[in-house]
Amino acid sequence: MTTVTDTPLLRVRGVTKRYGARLGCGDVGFDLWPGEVLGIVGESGSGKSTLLSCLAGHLEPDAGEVLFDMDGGLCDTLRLSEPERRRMRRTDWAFVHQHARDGLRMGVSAGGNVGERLMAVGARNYGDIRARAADWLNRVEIAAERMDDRPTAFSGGMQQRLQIARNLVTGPRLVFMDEPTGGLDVSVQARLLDLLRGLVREMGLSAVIVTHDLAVVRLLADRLMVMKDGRVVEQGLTDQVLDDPQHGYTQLLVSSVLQV
Ligand SMILES: Nc1ncnc2c1ncn2[C@@H]1O[C@H](COP(=O)(O)OP(=O)(O)OP(=O)(O)O)[C@@H](O)[C@H]1O
Repeated sequence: MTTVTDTPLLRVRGVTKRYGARLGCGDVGFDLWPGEVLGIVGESGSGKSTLLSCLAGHLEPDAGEVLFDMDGGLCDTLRLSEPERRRMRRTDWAFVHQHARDGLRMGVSAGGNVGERLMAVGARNYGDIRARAADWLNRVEIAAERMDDRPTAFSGGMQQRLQIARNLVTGPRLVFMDEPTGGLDVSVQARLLDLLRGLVREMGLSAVIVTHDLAVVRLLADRLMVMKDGRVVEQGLTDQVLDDPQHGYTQLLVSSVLQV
């Protein structure tokens, strides 16, 4: 069954953040539709992380709106109270950090890292929580017998997969990802990307993914936004932008990748 909706999940308008005289990101706007993955690409310093932080409520923009579809209406997330924002981060939103240790509790077992998110949304039955945690570890290719190990005993790739399980176990409506495959070996990146692609398709995830790696957006993103010096220089369907880039900067970005 296809659900037709005329309300975007996320509507962003005029988001601007300055650091003193330096522009972090300027006048960024887009709509994200349910089940859609938006990739944000650009070289280092182009404003990707600043924008993602503004969208996810980690950083307060100087101007603009970040509206999220709640109970059928668009709600200005920048005006939420702190408890409302915390609740949203536990339920509707998820954030996958580039460094798994920023998104995991390193002193808590792998099963606990996943299970505590279920408890945060009201799960109480221990056996059920453990079973669902084991299922999610399995889905991210971590053997169930590692359930009681702490993330410190895991490789970088395993830690990242655990962070993904911790974030997705509660079925968030929107997932923010900051360079989810960054800082990992190339072969580990490929496996993680494959896994992410499977999960995105299977769960119909809505996501905003920041990356400097065009291979990541090629595989995961339906739509692409290209940033330079804090501004969006081009946006459109991923294949269209990558195969027929219109802006000179995007052409450079694409051709420099092709030369690798
Ligand atoms: N805390 C900060 N204080 C001052 N300037 C900052 C700060 N954070 C970012 N900037 C500046 O804002 C601009 C955008 O940086 P941002 O980190 O958002 O880019 P990015 O595309 O995410 O880069 P990277 O891929 O290297 O993380 C840059 O000019 C950067 O120097």
